[in-house]
Amino acid sequence: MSSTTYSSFKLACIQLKVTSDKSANLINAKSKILEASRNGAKVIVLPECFNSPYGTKYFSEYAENIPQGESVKTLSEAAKEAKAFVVGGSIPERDSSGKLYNTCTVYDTEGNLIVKHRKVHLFDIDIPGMIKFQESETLSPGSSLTQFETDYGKIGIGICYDMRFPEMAMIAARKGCIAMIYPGAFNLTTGPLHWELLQRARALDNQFFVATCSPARDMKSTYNAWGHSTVTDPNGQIVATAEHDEAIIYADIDLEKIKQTRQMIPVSSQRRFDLYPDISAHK
Ligand SMILES: NC(=O)CC(=O)C(=O)O
Repeated sequence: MSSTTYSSFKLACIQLKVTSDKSANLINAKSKILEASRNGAKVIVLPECFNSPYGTKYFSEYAENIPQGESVKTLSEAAKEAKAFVVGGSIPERDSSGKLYNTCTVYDTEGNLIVKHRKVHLFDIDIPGMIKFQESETLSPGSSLTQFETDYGKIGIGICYDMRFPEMAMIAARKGCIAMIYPGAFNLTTGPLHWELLQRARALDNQFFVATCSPARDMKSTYNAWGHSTVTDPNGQIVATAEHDEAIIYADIDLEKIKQTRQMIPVSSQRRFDLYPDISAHK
């Protein structure tokens, strides 16, 4: 970790086109990470389920052991070559007892796997006539919250449905995070309803940056991702966003903006923990 103090850095979200060919997904992910790095990105984010189609019937076939699997190897090489922090979206993970998880792995600039986050809140919803999805049919939930250190500040991780639970972001902010990153794959029902609203809410509530990274939309796949990878600033304003095709979006993460927003509207020092609990004290 560098001892230099930075006032800003460039973050990239890669809205990757995900296919059923795992090797092709890995090659594409690595090539896009290197492209983002050539364009100056220092923290590079991949989407949820970037090495596999998103669906309960695929998770077992595509699952890998972490850190032995080929996805970790590829992302570690990519982070080292790019000299950037890589937030490796997520992959289906199989642990030594055979349980499956939806897991994000994170790498430092030397390619070391520094942390992994297993999706804590599983995506189990049923909107009649629109979408039914039950991750819990095959996946187990993670059991811890995740933050990691970078040269620029601490960053919290959640995966997709985790974004609907404000407590996670609130805890990350109160533990000193400058941003929350959510690899995610909303769909054509919940995407237009909630995707942007949730990330702007998480950013505004906590006066920090929020980045989301979705797979590109593929109307031939069994799950149609919403796309619209987005970066939101501490004022709840969108500073970068994509449509639904494959794309890389870039945002300058200006750390002064966090300080300024919190100075102007100092909600974090105005809380009334005499009236409600401080949930960040919980873990
Ligand atoms: N895919 C998810 O985990 C979440 C999602 O699509 C939603 O909350 O809507």
